[in-house]
Amino acid sequence: MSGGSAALQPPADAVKPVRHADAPAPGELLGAHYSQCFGCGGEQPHGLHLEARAGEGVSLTAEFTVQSAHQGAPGLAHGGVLTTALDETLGSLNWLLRTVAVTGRLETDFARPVPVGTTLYLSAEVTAVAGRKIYSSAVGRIDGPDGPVAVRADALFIEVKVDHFIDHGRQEEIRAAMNDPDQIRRARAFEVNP
Ligand SMILES: CCCCC/C=C\C/C=C\C/C=C\C/C=C\CCCC(=O)SCCNC(=O)CCNC(=O)[C@H](O)C(C)(C)COP(=O)(O)OP(=O)(O)OC[C@H]1O[C@@H](n2cnc3c(N)ncnc32)[C@H](O)[C@@H]1OP(=O)(O)O
Repeated sequence: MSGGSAALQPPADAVKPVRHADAPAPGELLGAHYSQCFGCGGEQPHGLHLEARAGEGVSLTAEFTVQSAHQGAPGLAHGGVLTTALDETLGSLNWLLRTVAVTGRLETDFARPVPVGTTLYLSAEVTAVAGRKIYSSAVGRIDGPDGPVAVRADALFIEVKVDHFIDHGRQEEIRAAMNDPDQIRRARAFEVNP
């Protein structure tokens, strides 16, 4: 991986991540955590529609195909969109820990341009946990899961309570989420299975 800045180096008391007993089995699709999510939701026409699949341990793979709505330069993926794909992939790892967490810091290296129509094959793992801090890394390849590296990222996620979303999200969407039995079930799964 790229190494990252000092803020992304786990402290001496960090421990190895522990896969939650109820984490989806290796090979299983994780599914969208929220239908309106720009990264993974099915109800965002120009979203990434990223699909993540559980791996062994606290790792996963994901795929995202660059659409014309994702361009920066003509015919090329926008760097911010590629970072979004990495953020979503890294964020999905927290499901394997059954921890609700948000991105605190995300550092991205762009190694190769990614043309529209390209499928980005991502793989990610949690490398360490220190209290509320979750350290993770991801890499995105083109031309197949073993192809050349186009992007890579190191990140620090911070564990939060579900209240983080309820307190800070716009009320309109929070009310809708509260009325959605699926969303509530997902939120509660975290609260009763810490
Ligand atoms: C019914 C409603 C349903 C609600 C939904 C239910 C479930 C949702 C489930 C899953 C959805 C979750 C995520 C979505 C998944 C994927 C999408 C990708 C993820 C994202 O896209 S997510 C959006 C972008 N993200 C943010 O919107 C965060 C904004 N931000 C904050 O909300 C605060 O900033 C916060 C909470 C991060 C920290 O605030 P805080 O007050 O809780 O904690 P504090 O500041 O004390 O930090 C504690 C320790 O982390 C260190 N630390 C903190 N930040 C750092 C940094 N940047 N660099 C280096 N170290 C950092 C400190 O240095 C300290 O370290 P130490 O303990 O050693 O002192």
